[in-house]
Amino acid sequence: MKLQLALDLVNIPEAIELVKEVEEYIDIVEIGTPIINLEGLKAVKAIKDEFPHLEVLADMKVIDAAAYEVSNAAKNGADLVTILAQADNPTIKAAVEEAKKQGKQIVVDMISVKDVQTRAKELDELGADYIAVHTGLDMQAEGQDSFEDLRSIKSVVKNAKTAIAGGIKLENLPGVIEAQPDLIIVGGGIAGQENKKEAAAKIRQLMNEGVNL
Ligand SMILES: O=C([C@H](O)CO)[C@H](O)[C@H](O)COP(=O)(O)O
Repeated sequence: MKLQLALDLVNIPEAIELVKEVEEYIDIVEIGTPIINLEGLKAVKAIKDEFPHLEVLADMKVIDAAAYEVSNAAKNGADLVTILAQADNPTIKAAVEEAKKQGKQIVVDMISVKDVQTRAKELDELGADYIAVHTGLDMQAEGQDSFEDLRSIKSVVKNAKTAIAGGIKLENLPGVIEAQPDLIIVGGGIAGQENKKEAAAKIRQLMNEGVNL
């Protein structure tokens, strides 16, 4: 089970400082959509240059022109790129093909998908590397989460790895670990904590140990 740190509400220098604090506990650094919108793909490059031993995910949430977008992300050092589950199937296929060509991986983000089981089954057949259930920041504020969705997709996905994002922190981590996703994505649960290193260390420890707190 891998741990991905999602960096959203910071600029490049702040992102580098944050990753330095917690790098020993994480597997993947996500350059979140807000950073990419603010700084561009140079944020992905800056983190990959600084931390070549970590995987870097470009949270581009691609919806069209997938081969071009994935290829640009790869050129800038991304190991993984996100595409939205609502993208048309030819777009998903193009993303998967381009990623394969470049030796990279595609994470399909299920944010806002209503029938997660049906779409997850299709995405699995389309060759997604990861299928990620996700409650975005705005819907978290409405009290939603993706815990049930994770269980739901795990029962139909055969080839892809599964991931979960959205409001995961130490307090709700046991329930997530119990559902056994391949990847746990944590943003505010680390980046928003006063002691980021301690939060990351505790999350990692719990993941390594299993469920019982
Ligand atoms: O993808 C994300 C969101 O849509 C903003 O781009 C976040 O990275 C993801 O939700 C994880 O962050 P937290 O919910 O703060 O853990």
